[in-house]
Amino acid sequence: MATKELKQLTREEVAQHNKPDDLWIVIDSKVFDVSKFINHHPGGANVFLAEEIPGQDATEAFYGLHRHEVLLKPQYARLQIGTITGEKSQIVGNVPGHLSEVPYAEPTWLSKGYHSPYYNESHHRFQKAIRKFVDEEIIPEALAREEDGKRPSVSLIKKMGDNGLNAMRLGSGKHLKGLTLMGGAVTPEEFDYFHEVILNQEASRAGMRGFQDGFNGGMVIGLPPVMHFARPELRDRVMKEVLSGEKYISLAITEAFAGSDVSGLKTTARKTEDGKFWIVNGTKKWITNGMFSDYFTVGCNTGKGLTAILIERGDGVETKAIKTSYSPTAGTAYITFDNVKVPVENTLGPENGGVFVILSNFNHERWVMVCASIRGQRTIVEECMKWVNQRKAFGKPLSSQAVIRSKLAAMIARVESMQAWLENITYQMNNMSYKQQAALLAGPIGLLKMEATRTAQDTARDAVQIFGGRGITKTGMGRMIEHYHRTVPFDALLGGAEDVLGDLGVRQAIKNMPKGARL
Ligand code: HEM
Repeated sequence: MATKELKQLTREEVAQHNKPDDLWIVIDSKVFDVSKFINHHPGGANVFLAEEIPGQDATEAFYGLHRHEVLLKPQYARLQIGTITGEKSQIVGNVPGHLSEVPYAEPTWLSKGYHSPYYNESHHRFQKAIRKFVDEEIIPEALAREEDGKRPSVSLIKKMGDNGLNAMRLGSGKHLKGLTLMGGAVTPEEFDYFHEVILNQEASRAGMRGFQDGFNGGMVIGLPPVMHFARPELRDRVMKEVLSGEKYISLAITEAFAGSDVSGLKTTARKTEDGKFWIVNGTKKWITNGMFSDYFTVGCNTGKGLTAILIERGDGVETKAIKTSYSPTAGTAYITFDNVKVPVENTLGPENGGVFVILSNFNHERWVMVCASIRGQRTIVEECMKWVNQRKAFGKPLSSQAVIRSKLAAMIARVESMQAWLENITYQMNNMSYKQQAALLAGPIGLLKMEATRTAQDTARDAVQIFGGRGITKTGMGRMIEHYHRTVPFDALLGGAEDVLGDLGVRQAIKNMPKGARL
């Protein structure tokens, strides 16, 4: 279809079209003919007939009530018939790949004029490439899937596989060798934990929490035990299938019987008489991606302890959807294992030594969640900064109210302190062996996650107060705030509940108290 030619019009010309059946308005120097639209307008026809609207500039009225994205939708964009001669649009939406200029909408290292000791050229290169990919490929899909609840498209996961993105989500290491990462934006040798911070934070910018878990969240936690503990033949096959996007995996530990207490699991695995197979019986609950996973990394009670076993979907494995407060796109499942026969070669790590296999990945998993959670807070800060700037109340922008500014001050202080702590811990990870990380960082990461998710909830509450009724409305102006407020508790539960993690941090600190320490 040919693009419609836009007319050059003067404000005087627009003013002539001020009748219900011939009604033009100006929004940000663009002229819209809404004569036929007013009877279909979701906000009603009569708002267009108020004295100050027909034939006049409705920019302020429009942005007080709508998100900019409304005008980008094809069904509304086609209402534009022209532009005002000699004027330029002032309002810019998000340009794919670009940084936001709203203060505090980006971490300091990406803000104009600021510096950081942690990020080098390769981080900047990588960030640019990944932001473009996220804006163009991930965000449109995230919005659609969060809404329709379907699983993330296989084509997106494969595209991620082609760019090495699935592999990079497991961190640096041998699994990156030989891959071209984001078209060469970073080499496998350069890739470090700060690249991973970037990946995790950029990928969560869509702010769609169900989708965020849906698009291979299960892999991030379910594949590392296979990568580190499976026999080489099994490891190589499963890694190849999952990283390419051909197959899906999830981590199945939690049960209705036991959550943070992994030693209380009731799913059993018993060996057949010939010792060649495990027979697995039991249930698992809240398993992310479980609905569409081909593989499950399962924590089983094997009599003398816990054993991690890789189970393939097949006879005796059934998955049922659990309705949670976010979208079914996450594939959250209740799983039953009914006399499932699994070759003993699928054992991950030592028999009865599964606690170590499972715990060994917890630090990384929690740190990944912290990266995303902090970025989620930042998106909310940006939403609030824009809203208080464009919304007028009592004849003045909301930002002129001291009580609103005080909420923003708290929000900004929270997100900036969380990002600074995250970067400090990431720097430690970059300079520690895996063993040192396990010994020195489990406590600090637990405390960081506790605080990140606690501050996230404070920010969600403040944002709802700033947005008012819109903060509890699923569509329109406050859609991001409503979604955030509804889904923010996920971060505070998955990967270890807030209080359990805080306690872990303190217990580790107490354990390390010098014997002679006294007041
Ligand atoms: C080309 C111009 C316009 C388009 C395409 C448009 C479109 C929409 C849409 C899609 C909604 C549903 C809510 C949302 O998705 O944000 C909406 C709601 C609304 N619109 Fe418009 N609109 C336009 C102009 C205006 C103007 C000029 C006014 C006021 C003078 C107005 C007043 C409202 C009101 C009061 C609502 C309900 C808001 C709410 O429920 O919070 N609209 N409009």
